[in-house]
Amino acid sequence: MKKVLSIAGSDCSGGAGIQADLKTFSAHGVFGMTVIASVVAENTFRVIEYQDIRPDIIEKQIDAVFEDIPPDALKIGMLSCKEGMLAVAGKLREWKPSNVVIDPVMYAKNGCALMDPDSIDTLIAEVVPLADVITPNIPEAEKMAGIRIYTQKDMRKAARIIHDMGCRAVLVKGGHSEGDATDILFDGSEFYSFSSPRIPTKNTHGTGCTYSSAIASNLALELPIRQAVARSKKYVTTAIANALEIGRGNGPTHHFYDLFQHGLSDVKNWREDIT
Ligand SMILES: Nc1ncnc2c1ncn2[C@@H]1O[C@H](COP(=O)(O)OP(=O)(O)O)[C@@H](O)[C@H]1O
Ligand SMILES: Cc1ncc(COP(=O)(O)O)c(N)n1
Repeated sequence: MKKVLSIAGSDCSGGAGIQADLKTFSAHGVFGMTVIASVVAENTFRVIEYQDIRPDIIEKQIDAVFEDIPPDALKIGMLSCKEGMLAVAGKLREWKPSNVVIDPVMYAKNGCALMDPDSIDTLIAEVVPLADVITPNIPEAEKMAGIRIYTQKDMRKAARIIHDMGCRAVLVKGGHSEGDATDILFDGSEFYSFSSPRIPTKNTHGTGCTYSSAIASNLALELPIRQAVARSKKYVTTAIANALEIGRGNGPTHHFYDLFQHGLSDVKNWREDIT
């Protein structure tokens, strides 16, 4: 069985963070592991407070996983502060994992901050270069690239700027735009776009976590980046289309344990569909 690690924050309300990641891993039939970097007291409509885990405990969790069960892919989510970023970056340089997906989480869906704005330079210098794929949403891509994004042309421009920071590929997600939900992937030479009709729902808590975990799962399942993103886009769209009316705010995505019903069962076909 393929093994996938999430290094991220814990969402006690179960819709985002580590909890969404584990549900996504299970749905993809991979073995999920977690390094908790922060404990967030949050729900579907607010973030009350969070406590970051001590950097040396983050490092020891990473050692515990890697010395025993080296993952086939890993996903990094919420890292709220410089110290946590430096701990993770240092350990990844030491363990040299492959298939690293980074979701540079800055805000929760309700607008509450989950990253100290002063740590963006550390994110760019230390964390971004470790990514095989980095998956900023539009506000995150704007902050990282230092430009405003209004159009798909702007998304491509931001992807280029972020790619120059040293990662292998950039996926700028279009969830925060209008019209179709179109994401742009840039691998350093080509742009690819992944689109679905916008689903009229407020229940989008955990979409970014779900998407990046699906991409990590599909990379672990040996899909090339483009196919991994295509299959993950289908998964996240289905998860949003069936999102749950749970809680008072933005309800969570729904995870699918019967991928066959959603045309995702045969990973081999996706692997061979390299056009
Ligand atoms: N209402 C929606 N309908 C369909 N797809 C959506 C919708 N909202 C977000 N998405 C998709 O969900 C994925 C996560 O994107 P986004 O919401 O931008 O990320 P984040 O959770 O990091 O803010 C992307 O593929 C995006 O296009
Ligand atoms: C612990 C944690 N991590 C990440 C997010 C963002 O979630 P998303 O952007 O997927 O809605 C969150 N709300 N909580």
